[in-house]
Amino acid sequence: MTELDSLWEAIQNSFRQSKSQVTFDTLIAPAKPLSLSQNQLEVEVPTKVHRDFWEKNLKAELKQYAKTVTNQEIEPHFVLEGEFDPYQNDRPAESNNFEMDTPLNPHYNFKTFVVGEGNKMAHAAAFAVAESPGGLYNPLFIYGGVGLGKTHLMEAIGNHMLQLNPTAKVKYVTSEEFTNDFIHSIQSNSTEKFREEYRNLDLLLIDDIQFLANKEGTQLEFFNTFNALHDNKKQIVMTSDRIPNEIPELQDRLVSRFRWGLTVEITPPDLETRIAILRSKVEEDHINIGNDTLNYIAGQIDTNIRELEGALTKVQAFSNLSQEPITPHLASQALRGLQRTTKTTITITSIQKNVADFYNITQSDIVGKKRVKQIVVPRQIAMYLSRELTDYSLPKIGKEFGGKDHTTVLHAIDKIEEELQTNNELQEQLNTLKAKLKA
Ligand SMILES: Nc1ncnc2c1ncn2[C@@H]1O[C@H](COP(=O)(O)OP(=O)(O)OP(=O)(O)O)[C@@H](O)[C@H]1O
Repeated sequence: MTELDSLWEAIQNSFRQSKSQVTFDTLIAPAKPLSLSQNQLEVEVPTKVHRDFWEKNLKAELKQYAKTVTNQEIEPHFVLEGEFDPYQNDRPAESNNFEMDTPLNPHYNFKTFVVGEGNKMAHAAAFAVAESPGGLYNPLFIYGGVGLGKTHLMEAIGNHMLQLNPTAKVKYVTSEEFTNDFIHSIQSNSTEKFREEYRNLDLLLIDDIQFLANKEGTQLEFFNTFNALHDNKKQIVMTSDRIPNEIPELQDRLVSRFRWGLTVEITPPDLETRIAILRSKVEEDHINIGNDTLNYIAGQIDTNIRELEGALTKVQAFSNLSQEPITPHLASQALRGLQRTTKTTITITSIQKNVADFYNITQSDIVGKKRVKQIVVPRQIAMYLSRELTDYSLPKIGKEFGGKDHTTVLHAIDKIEEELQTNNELQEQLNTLKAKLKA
């Protein structure tokens, strides 16, 4: 659930309690939240009647509820269905929109980043880069699953560098923004300006680089930007949800350049780290929540820190609205319906055992080196399932399969994916195996 969704759910719950059922069903429920940006909340309503009613009768209450949940003054705007322009706030005053930098989020700094087993290497590398940009690791490539703190660490580098040197030229963009800037510069005949802007930076932070996949022209431009910065010993930091050579359609020359520096992975946090993250958040926000409740929340969400934070917000909102103190029981009510993810309960060992049993071979065959087909195929299947059903990285999976290289794992995954396109029998076998593993 996004921040917007959980905020809206909390607002609706309050209205549900303060208004009659008919008012709620007719005038409140049909309104849909569209966006929340810089404390501006866009809400879509189906008719003018709804809009007038919200403006006159519900707006003040809405603001009050939103403040209870977020602790901020939120300003709502009501728009009629179909009239919403998602770019109205982003539109630059003049045409060269690549000058409009996305500002760094000041909260994303090293102080607010909780270090645990899964991110300590990435944290150390990021800190080293922030202290000595362009020197040690260039580029720094941070990869890992959704919501695990890649952007946080990346922006922390930028914030730290600006603290040390306030005149440093730091730019943070997502790879999509880079692409848009580039396309825009072509359209407006200002590629020179674009290049000057990007190639004279001290630090370039590019988030979610995997979205450069399939964009040939942008990749070439990025390649040249990269070289210009690197040649001048300017720091480049990138994030992605996977390692460079797993990004489809990424040109080899980029892949090889990304490997020049250091590639570090962030893996999902263990329970202790999740509790520590929640604790630091409640301390920062001065919220009174006992350890038992934090333990409960941390036990419910194990793969995504953004969701973990969302769960905390949900519990707070629930307590505010119900006027009850926060306890594990209240938390369990607030988080009812939240599906515990099965990802981390499936281990590589359990996959190896199940696959071995299924194909009548032994687990040592699976992790061994025999090259006969009856063993090679189940081994590849086990690697494929390990990638799909767990959060382990390719190198870690390789290690669990008798110390194989991550390229062997990658090859196995490719092989099985290719085979699955035409082989229905294999598809069924995998479905059976997955059902067994998730049971
Ligand atoms: N170690 C940590 N300590 C404190 N907060 C963290 C930590 N890791 C992540 N967070 C918080 O979790 C949220 C999600 O983090 P972030 O946006 O950096 O993830 P991401 O890996 O970039 O996700 P995505 O793949 O969706 O881009 C942020 O609010 C961030 O501050």
